Amino acid sequence: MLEVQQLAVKYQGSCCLDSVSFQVAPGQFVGIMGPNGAGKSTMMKAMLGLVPTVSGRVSFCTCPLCQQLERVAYVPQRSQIDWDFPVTVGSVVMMALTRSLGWFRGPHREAKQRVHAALEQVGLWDWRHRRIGALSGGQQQRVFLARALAQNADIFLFDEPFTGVDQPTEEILLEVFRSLKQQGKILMVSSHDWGKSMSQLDRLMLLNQRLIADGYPDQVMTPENLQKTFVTARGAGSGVPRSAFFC
Ligand SMILES: Nc1ncnc2c1ncn2[C@@H]1O[C@H](COP(=O)(O)OP(=O)(O)OP(=O)(O)O)[C@@H](O)[C@H]1O
Repeated sequence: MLEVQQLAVKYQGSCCLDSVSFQVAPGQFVGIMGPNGAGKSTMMKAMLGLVPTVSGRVSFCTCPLCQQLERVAYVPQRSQIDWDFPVTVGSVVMMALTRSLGWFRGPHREAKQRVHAALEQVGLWDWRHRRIGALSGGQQQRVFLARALAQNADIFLFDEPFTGVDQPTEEILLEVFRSLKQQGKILMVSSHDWGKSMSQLDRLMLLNQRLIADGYPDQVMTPENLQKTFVTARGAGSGVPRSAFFC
């Protein structure tokens, strides 16, 4: 079980995440939805200790998550990745395994097999020698999906993976998410709008600084909750998402 208790973050004294608490069981596919600036990325980063927190405890199987980060595969937003870095598709995926391999040993056979399987799963094995900067946005997203798969983690955190990807890539992503769920992995995926993919979710969290609602998507997507999430006093990200029409 993944447990988050009273997680809070402030940036330069102003509240970004306000006492967020939840639990996620193995095999759950959880969607996180909220407008731009709602704190979705910050919540993921805070869970991993990548940003300072004001308060909060994050544990997995009763131990602090920050002490077992090798059990987490985190794919940040595309905008946070340096696509000009001169590295190949295969190396990006292999690098996910350096924690278990160590920096100075060459990749062993099992690692190579995991990289191969992950790249095959996302349809990019034939692209393994390409530089990541030479790929389309959807292909780049699939590289990082493969990297997460190769890690063989227990918890998968994807930040806005559907942004800027075409329909076939969206389907590959959803197919992989279904497979991870079937393997009993914990899967948390953020999106400012789930559209019709919302039907795939076991659970939906509506976030805007605080956790506004958390439960089955059709129970959470009420006009009142959407109003609280997407139409705020500070005007951040106003506008109800397309997902509202698929529930
Ligand atoms: N390092 C930082 N320093 C200061 N403020 C920050 C920092 N990172 C994020 N913020 C602010 O915190 C708020 C939440 O940002 P965050 O990126 O977590 O939101 P988000 O829901 O992921 O948004 P988006 O959908 O646009 O990616 C925003 O107002 C943002 O400007």
